[in-house]
Amino acid sequence: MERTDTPALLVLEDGRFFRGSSFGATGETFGEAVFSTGMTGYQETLTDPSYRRQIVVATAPQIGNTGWNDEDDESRRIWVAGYVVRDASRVRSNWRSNRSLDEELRAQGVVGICELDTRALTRHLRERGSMRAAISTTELDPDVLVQRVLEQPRMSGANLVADVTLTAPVVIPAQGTRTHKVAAIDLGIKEMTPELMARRGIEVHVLPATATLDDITALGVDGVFFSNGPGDPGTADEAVSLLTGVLDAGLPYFGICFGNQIFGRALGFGTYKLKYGHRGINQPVQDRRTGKVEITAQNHGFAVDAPLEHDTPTRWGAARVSHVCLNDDVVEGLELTDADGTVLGFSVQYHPEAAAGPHDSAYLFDRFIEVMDAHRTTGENA
Ligand SMILES: NC(=O)CC[C@H](N)C(=O)O
Repeated sequence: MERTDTPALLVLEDGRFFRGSSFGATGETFGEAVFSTGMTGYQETLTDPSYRRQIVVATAPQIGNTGWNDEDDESRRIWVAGYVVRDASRVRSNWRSNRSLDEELRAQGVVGICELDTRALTRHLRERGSMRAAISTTELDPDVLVQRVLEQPRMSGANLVADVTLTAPVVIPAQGTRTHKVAAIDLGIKEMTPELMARRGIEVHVLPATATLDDITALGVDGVFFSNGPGDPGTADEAVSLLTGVLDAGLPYFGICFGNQIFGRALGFGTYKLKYGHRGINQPVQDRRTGKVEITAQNHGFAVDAPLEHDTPTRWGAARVSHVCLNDDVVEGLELTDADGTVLGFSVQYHPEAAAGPHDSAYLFDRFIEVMDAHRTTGENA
């Protein structure tokens, strides 16, 4: 990998700044500075649409070792607003690597910075919270750049779904015999999610966020899925009302991350912004039904505000917190059951599709199938 000697500057909205070297594209970029603790999986991280308008700081000290390949993208492009690494690996070494990370960042116009103290930067964000930031190779005066940062919109109040969602439906065929059909609402979906459903015999109809309840019911689906996605869940009113209609229609529901926050809102809970969020691939989560702990991949800056102590009545049945993060008791999953205890819908704040990340939570895709099957049986008996 060629490293330029072009200087670059990173400035945070509170005035703290770091000087380093240009990495990837040159230019100037703005976003919310957040840190991710994943030691692997930078290609999946950079192509995760949930990172729209965020400048991601890698806490792993060296990034780029495995280059960039043509298989691991989680969507059609890189979405991060900027990338911050301590040491950009000079060498790429992997049998699947097609080009270097630096080349890919430049080809996609993504501005980065390296050769700065990412440990100090991460500690600052951990103590003060995620905040607006800029990286520039053209404006190297921190006082000037911080003024531009202060003019940028905050992540709180940001509605970014329209930036990332598909414009037309896409069908992912079931692998092997088709056993189920699901509508997956694309709020910023990662490709591994429909892939893991398809492997289990589900035909997945990925629909734009503008899809209506009629679009969904016309497909004759067995269940509905809402994906991960960028921005503040407090702004996702359209998705909340669509999901309310889905639950009214009695369709089984499964949601991931943004899909958990939207489920929470449809159930009547609020959402709030975490100080610095959960981003990484080794976050411990407890399934409260079984007591089992999963090591999970996570990427969220907001969370659902729901009581851990008791169930909450809703018009469909009882809602409860099914999973919690063992680091800080943040809500990591929700479940809705009817009077007979049948699951009507469930969701998790973390990433069972695990791209990148551990595979502990893949069982949740099987649970979705069980919930759809139970619903079919009930439907037949009714
Ligand atoms: N990965 C996601 O779906 C993130 C959801 C939401 N944008 C958050 O930051 O919490």
